[in-house]
Amino acid sequence: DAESDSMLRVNHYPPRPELQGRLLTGFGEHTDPQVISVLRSNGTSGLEICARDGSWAAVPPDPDSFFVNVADAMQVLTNGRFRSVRHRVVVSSERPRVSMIFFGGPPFGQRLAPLRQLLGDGGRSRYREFTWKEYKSSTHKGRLATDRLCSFEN
Ligand SMILES: O=C(O)CCC(=O)C(=O)O
Ligand SMILES: [Fe+2]
Repeated sequence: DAESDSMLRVNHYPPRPELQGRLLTGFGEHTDPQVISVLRSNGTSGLEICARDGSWAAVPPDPDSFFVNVADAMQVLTNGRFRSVRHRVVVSSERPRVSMIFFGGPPFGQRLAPLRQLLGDGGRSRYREFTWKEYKSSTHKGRLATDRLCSFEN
């Protein structure tokens, strides 16, 4: 759809041999704002996802697979049933990492709210209705790591 705010991003993390086991963040922790992210990378590790207990789990690198990530707007549409995954990238001391991510986003004027079918009987909507434009501008205000969805909760 020509109106959609989807995009493709290519990231390159050159190796840093001087690290010697120290942790260097290449992409700070965040959740992706859009609906869904589809990532493809080379065979270098680095991507980590945050588990419910706050620990970081490495995503095994696999150049033949796509890594599909639930993003913020999907969390809203499913009324929190699918959770937007917090993730980050740490830099390797030995090998370059290259990743390519497609972010599927709605048109700017699109109104977003939990889908009625997913509220269940008498279920309440966790999020108020807002436009994608409104949400996108909130991502430009706070820090990368901010949990932006809380300000859209009912
Ligand atoms: O480079 C990666 O593996 C992930 C980068 C990322 O999370 C992003 O571009 O939103
Ligand atoms: Fe991301």
